[in-house]
Amino acid sequence: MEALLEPVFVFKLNPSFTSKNPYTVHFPNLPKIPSKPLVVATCCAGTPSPSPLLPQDSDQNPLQLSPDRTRDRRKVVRIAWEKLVRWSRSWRSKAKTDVLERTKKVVVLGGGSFGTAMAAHVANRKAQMEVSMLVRDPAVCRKYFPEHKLPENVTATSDAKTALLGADYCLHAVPVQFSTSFLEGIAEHVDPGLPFISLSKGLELNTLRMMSQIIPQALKNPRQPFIALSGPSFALELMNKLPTAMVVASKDKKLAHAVQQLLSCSHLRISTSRDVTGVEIAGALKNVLAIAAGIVEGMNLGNNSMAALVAQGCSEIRWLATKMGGKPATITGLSGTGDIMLTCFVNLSRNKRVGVRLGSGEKLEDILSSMNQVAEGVSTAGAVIALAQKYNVKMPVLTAVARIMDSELTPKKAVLELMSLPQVEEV
Ligand SMILES: NC(=O)c1ccc[n+]([C@@H]2O[C@H](COP(=O)([O-])OP(=O)(O)OC[C@H]3O[C@@H](n4cnc5c(N)ncnc54)[C@H](O)[C@@H]3O)[C@@H](O)[C@H]2O)c1
Ligand SMILES: O=P(O)(O)OC[C@H](O)CO
Repeated sequence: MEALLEPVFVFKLNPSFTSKNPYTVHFPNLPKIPSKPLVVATCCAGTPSPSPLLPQDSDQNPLQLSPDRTRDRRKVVRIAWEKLVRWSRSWRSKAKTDVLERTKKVVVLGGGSFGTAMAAHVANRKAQMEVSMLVRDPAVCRKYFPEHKLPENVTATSDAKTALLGADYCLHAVPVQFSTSFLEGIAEHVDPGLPFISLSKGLELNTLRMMSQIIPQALKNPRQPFIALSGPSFALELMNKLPTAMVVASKDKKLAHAVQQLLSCSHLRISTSRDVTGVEIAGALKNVLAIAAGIVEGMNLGNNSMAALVAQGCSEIRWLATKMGGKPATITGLSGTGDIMLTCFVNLSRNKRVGVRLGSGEKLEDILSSMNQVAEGVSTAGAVIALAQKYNVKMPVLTAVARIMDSELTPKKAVLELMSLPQVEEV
């Protein structure tokens, strides 16, 4: 903690420095030279090495604080930390447990990797809770994490009536493109008051709908309670109980808090939000951006390209989401920037892996036929461009991905076209 607060690069700007002084730094655009040391960066672990820009005698080196100043500085840090701990404890002392106590049964729709991981997660919250997975083949859900034993209170069935009967919450983890037909097939067994927590991230290809539209429409119940759960969360890491943070979004604040209580635990933090559109659009579009990031990696375009691409992608997602009524803060939060960083920079992402293989020259059809898991970005790419046109938003990077998915543009040509776009003011 302390090391994080040590200044690392300290430029001591002194009017008496001349060009003959080996430590002079010349900033022609600086309006006024400050007489005090200017700390320009303060983040690094470990012992800072002396800056080559500074005279090396310790009297002038502001990195070497006197014992008194070191003590004062440490005190400030300790007080700040203690304040945080007190605030956290008082918050925790007020935490409610009634939702978990009340919940007797959770149904999980879809027995893929995330459905299975979330079933295990919720089952671990309370041994007396029944967690019923509705799957096409009850043996299949055990294949995703062969090295993990599922909790005893998880069962799998292909009978919708049995799975849904008496459920207090429903976790929906069927891939977006199959959700409508799947839900229409089970609608008669769904209680109209059953809250649906959607884990699926994507847009329906031909209708451009989000899960918050797909679920009530397929169930023919516009009032079906809906919550979107999103954020950076690889199923495997959740299964391994590694610290994770996600967000639940619902128009119904009470419901969002109930789901927060149901799911959060010592290794899973759950924030709440009312911005369903922002959370859903960010979660869907980050999959398309992850394909682009994979292409950049597969083509060996380097780190500068990767950072520029992801920054541009973040802007494109923000432009569309805000036009649709989402909040910019959502896009910089867990479901936006958080999930974008995870899927664009980590090769566990299936969407990114599709991109890497495309960038290395493989054909999309060969990639998809070799995969046994879903990469939602492939279908969402087509939907998002139609949505961008509807809302009159320019999305060069995501449009390029859609063109590559349609086999109408090669990754190489896409890079050339993107690099030749007008260089405009940042917005
Ligand atoms: N895996 C993750 O780390 C992760 C994390 C967060 C969100 N998600 C989202 O969760 C959703 C599900 O992803 P996943 O990783 O579990 O996928 P997966 O590829 O591991 O499994 C998909 C599941 O859907 C089932 N399925 C396929 N077609 C179906 C149909 N027509 N009807 C019913 N079921 C069908 C498959 O049998 C399989 O059980 C996706 O939208 C994904 O974006 C995944
Ligand atoms: O493997 P991906 O690309 O589907 O990403 C999984 C999750 O959405 C990560 O949060």
